[in-house]
Amino acid sequence: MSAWALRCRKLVKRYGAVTALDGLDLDVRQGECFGLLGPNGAGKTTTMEIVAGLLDPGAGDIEVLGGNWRADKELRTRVGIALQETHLPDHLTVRELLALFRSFYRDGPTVSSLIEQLGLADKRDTLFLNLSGGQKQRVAVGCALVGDPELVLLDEPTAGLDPQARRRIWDVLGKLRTEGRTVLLSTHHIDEAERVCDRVAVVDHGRVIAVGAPGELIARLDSTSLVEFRVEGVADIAELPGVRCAERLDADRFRLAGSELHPMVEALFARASTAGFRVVDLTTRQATLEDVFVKLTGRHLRD
Ligand SMILES: Nc1ncnc2c1ncn2[C@@H]1O[C@H](COP(=O)(O)OP(=O)(O)OP(=O)(O)O)[C@@H](O)[C@H]1O
Repeated sequence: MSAWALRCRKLVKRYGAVTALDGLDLDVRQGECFGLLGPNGAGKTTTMEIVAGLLDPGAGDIEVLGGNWRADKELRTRVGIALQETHLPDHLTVRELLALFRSFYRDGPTVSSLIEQLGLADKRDTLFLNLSGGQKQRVAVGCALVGDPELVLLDEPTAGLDPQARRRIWDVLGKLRTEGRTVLLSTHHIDEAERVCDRVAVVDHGRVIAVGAPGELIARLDSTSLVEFRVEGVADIAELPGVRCAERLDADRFRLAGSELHPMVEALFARASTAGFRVVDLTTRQATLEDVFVKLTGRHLRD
């Protein structure tokens, strides 16, 4: 069996004058949870739809579970898909809905085990119409799992959900990982990519601009520790020991970046004593994939 669940080479997709994908490459290993992280319009949904065999790329090559959509008729049974907006019948209960989708496949889990796995046991007899957004999303993920897929494609599975509902979806993703399934998910949530993905491709303008484990991508930054604070008085933060980069964010707000927090904070307070300014509202944080995106593009993911 190939080590790769998915390989894409130089995918190009144009919609009239808009280039949605501009030579996108992707290699997803068997059994990993792989994230496509990028801002709105980066090309994540287009990639998902091409990988799902729902859209033809204008150019490029794609191999899904060692086969391709044109030649391999069995592929449909090995890939589960939950697209961003799933319209499911409102007047079926959770159990009826999953049973309907389950009936399309020869092999797969029982409906009751699926309901357990999705954490929807207390909603099994509730109409889809009466579920919360997060519960509906879990049913949509359940529909992707009815055929016991090797590869699960989830396009923004937590879009628009509150933090608790997002965590419930992450629990389901955790189970898929322990079952050894390959998951490709798209997201523009940094915390989601960092928390649930083994590896991430950062996508921008239809291209992969970085790929690796979230921790690896962050570790490639020059500065992984950040200190932000306000100053009362005249700030002098030039050439502080341990600081790689010092920036003024506002009139009285500053940010220091370096590889370790402790020496930066110590040097800042020592300087404040000698230069006679006060440091207030100090916060520290570790770099995130957002900082990786800013470093690579000069923009924020949410811009
Ligand atoms: N059917 C279409 N017709 C015309 N342009 C399209 C179509 N689908 C997507 N696009 C354009 O292609 C680009 C990529 O869109 P895509 O939906 O793949 O991005 P995305 O990363 O999934 O964004 P989001 O996070 O907002 O869902 C965007 O500029 C979008 O406007």
